[in-house]
Amino acid sequence: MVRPVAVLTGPPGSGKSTVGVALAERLGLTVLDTDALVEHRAGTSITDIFVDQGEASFRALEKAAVADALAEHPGVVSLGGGAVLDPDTQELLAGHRVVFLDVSLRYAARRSGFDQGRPLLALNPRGQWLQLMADRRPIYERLAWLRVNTDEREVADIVAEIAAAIESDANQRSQDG
Ligand SMILES: Nc1ncnc2c1ncn2[C@@H]1O[C@H](COP(=O)(O)OP(=O)(O)O)[C@@H](O)[C@H]1O
Ligand SMILES: O=C(O)C1=C[C@@H](OP(=O)(O)O)[C@@H](O)[C@H](O)C1
Ligand SMILES: [Mg+2]
Repeated sequence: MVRPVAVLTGPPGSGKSTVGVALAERLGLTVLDTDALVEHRAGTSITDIFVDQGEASFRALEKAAVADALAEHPGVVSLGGGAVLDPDTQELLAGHRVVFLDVSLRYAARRSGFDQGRPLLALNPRGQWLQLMADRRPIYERLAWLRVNTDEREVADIVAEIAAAIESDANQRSQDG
């Protein structure tokens, strides 16, 4: 069975898309970002899907993209921040190496692009980010195989921590047979 080597979760601005690319490069694998897959399949941007079809339509497209990525992609998978809200997706994630990229509002807000292209944060980005993080934190924590704090840290440093954890887990699994 094909399985991703790691699945990145966390709120917007935690660095899932960026760390996904760098981690895949480090491991000599490819990355699949489920937001990019949704956009590719819909032939339009996430913002336009939210505006023209509504959030529920986006969530349905996202759910299908995540299920396909988990079933078919052997590299790194980066999720959109809200993908974990779906109960079926939560079940599918069980047993995967789910990495929760944790971040505080201060650092998420600082990162370029925080306010752009994310329709959920279009009005009052900081207030909306705090609310969604409060709602989702228990889910991110429950699903996590590894939690990595990304505040004040370079992408390369975050990638090194995740790669080391994957290597140690893979060694442990091969010893266990
Ligand atoms: N550890 C980091 N330090 C500094 N900037 C970062 C870090 N991680 C991501 N970024 C920047 O923050 C922005 C948002 O990152 P992104 O990967 O799109 O986050 P997500 O996919 O979790 O929403 C990008 O411009 C990215 O370059
Ligand atoms: O948190 C969310 O609900 C969302 C996060 C976005 O992805 P990132 O977390 O990669 O920004 C994107 O999927 C969409 O705008 C909804
Ligand atoms: Mg992203």
